[in-house]
Amino acid sequence: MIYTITFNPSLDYVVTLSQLQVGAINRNQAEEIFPGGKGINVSWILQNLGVPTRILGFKAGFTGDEIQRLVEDRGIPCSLLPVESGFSRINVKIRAEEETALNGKGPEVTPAHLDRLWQQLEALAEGDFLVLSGSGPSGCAPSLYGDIAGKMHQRNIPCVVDATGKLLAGALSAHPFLVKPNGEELEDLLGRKLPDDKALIQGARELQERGARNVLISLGGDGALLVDETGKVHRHQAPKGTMVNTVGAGDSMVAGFLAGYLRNKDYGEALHWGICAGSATAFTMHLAEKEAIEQLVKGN
Ligand SMILES: Nc1ncnc2c1ncn2[C@@H]1O[C@H](COP(=O)(O)OP(=O)(O)O)[C@@H](O)[C@H]1O
Ligand SMILES: O=P(O)(O)OC[C@H]1O[C@](O)(COP(=O)(O)O)[C@@H](O)[C@@H]1O
Repeated sequence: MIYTITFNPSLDYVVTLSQLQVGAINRNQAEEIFPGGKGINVSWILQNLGVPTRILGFKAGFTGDEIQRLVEDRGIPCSLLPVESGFSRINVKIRAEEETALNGKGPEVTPAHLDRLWQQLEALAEGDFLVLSGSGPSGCAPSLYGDIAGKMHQRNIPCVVDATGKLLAGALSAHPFLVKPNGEELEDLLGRKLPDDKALIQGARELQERGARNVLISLGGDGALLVDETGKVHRHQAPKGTMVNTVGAGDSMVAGFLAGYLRNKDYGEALHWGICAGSATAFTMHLAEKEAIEQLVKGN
């Protein structure tokens, strides 16, 4: 079973307009609402691919209830814990000439709430994976992901960490099975520009020196680069297609990577599935369906 934790789920309000004018009233051409948050997106794709998954995390208010309803309608097992005050975020994703996002802060999660999550994590067993992705709850300790990944490492449960800044930095020493920064996030973490593959590979190796096992760097339309735990470098280009909406492409890549890895425990195959899942999502309005991912995997 692949468990995902979404500390800060969202309703993604995706609006389309030909041009965004800041400081003016803009009229949308189309609008849709999807459940979001990185872990939820990962579980959504895993469910599409037939890989057993369960959503963990926190929800609050009417938006939290709606997030839960939408994922349960989709048949995804969901154990979001209720937070009594505030409401889960509504993240606005604007598709105009460029993509713009307004991501909310989300409700505060107290130590008592976290205790309940720790209790849930007792249920995980060897053979399971845990995915920690997205922003932490308002005011969370930078060690949050590292604390969880560390405990899981002791229990032999591989963790995936898809986060930024201190949350990611604090998790590296817990030996996560996989970290997936995009190129820009890796540059932010290392505090320098990484202009080409050579520099990206060097950056990935530095994360491995700090403890990460596999480092997957996603590069948008330019594909992705993986330095696996044996030190081998895999570099794949993304398939060509018409980009529709990249929200959730990185999450789809994480899900595809895990689904591909579980087939034969082969990192090249995992990367291929990851890229195809990411691109299939980039070529669709919401998250990709199984058939679209499989078409790209077969090279169509
Ligand atoms: N414009 C695009 N064309 C084709 N594939 C894309 C495009 N944008 C993203 N992808 C796919 O999704 C993956 C993850 O995208 P990326 O934008 O790097 O992640 P994130 O959303 O985490 O920033 C890429 O490695 C690629 O496979
Ligand atoms: O927790 P964060 O970092 O604010 O990100 C949340 C957002 O990320 C998403 O999971 C999509 O992520 P990406 O666009 O980065 O792939 C949205 O569903 C959600 O609105």
